[in-house]
Amino acid sequence: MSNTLKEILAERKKLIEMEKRSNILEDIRKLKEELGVERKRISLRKKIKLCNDRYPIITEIKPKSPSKGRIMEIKEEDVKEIAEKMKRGGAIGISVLTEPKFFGGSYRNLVYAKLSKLPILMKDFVIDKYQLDIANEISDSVLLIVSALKERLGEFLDYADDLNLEPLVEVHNEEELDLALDFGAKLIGINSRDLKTLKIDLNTIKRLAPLIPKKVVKVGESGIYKKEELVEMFNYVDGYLIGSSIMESDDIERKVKELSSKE
Ligand SMILES: O=C(O)c1ccccc1NCC(=O)[C@H](O)[C@H](O)COP(=O)(O)O
Repeated sequence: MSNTLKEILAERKKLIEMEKRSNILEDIRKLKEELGVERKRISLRKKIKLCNDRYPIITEIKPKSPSKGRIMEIKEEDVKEIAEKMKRGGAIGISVLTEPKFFGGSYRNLVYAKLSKLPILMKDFVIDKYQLDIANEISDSVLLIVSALKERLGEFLDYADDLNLEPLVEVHNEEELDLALDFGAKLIGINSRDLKTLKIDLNTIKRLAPLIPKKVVKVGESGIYKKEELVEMFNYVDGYLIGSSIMESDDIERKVKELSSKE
C-alpha cells in the first residue's frame, strides 16, 4: 500500500472517532430539515442504463486532492449552485467527496448537492460502518474501495444492502475485480488512478472492463480531460466519473455539456 493511501486511511480512522463523538448524524438531519431535502433514493445504476441521449457522466465535487492540491475554494453554500450547473450541463449523477483533510470535503456538502435531485454518490474512504449510517441519511450510493476494505468488502456490501444503499465497488486490478465479482457487486468502478502511485493509466480500464459480465454496470473513474478520451472509454464502460477537469474549468456547466454531449 502506498504511503498516501496508508496516510489517508490512518487519518480517516482518527476522524471517524471524532465524528462519532460530535454526533454528525444529528447535524445532517437538522440541515436536511432546514433545507427541506428529502431522502428519496434514486439509483445511479438505473440512471446510467436509461441514459441514451448523452454520455452518462457522474461529475464530482472535489475541492482538493493529493495529486492536485487545491482545485477550488468552496463554501458549503456554493455546493448547491455547482450541483445545479452540473445538472444543467447534463450530469446523470453527482459524486461528493466527503473526506475533509486530503480532499476538502464534508458530509454537509451531500445535503446541498442533493438539492439538485440527481442521484448522489458519497465518495469517501469507507472503513467503518458508521460512515454507511451517515450515507444512509442523505446519499443514494456509496463508494466502497476494495483496496481499502479487502476481505471486509462482503460485510460492508451486506450492510449497504440492509440500508438499501447502492454500492459502487471500486477496483484497480484483476485481483480486486475477482473479489468484487465474488461478492456479487452489481455496479463496479474501475479507477484508472493507481492509488499507490497516483498515476493515471486509461489502459487499466481497457484491460479490466472486458472481464466484467454484461449484467454488471461498469463505471470508468479518473483522468479524463479531453472529449476524445471519454468517447474512447465509452467503448469499454457504461458510465464515467469525472472530477478535476470539470472543477478546474472556468465554466462548469459548459464543460459538463461539452463532455456529455453526443453531438
Ligand atoms: O485524486 C486523487 O489525487 C486521489 C488520491 C488518492 C486517492 C484517491 C484519489 N482520487 C479519488 C478519485 O478516484 C477521483 O476523485 C475520481 O475518480 C475523479 O478523478 P479525476 O477526474 O481524475 O479528478
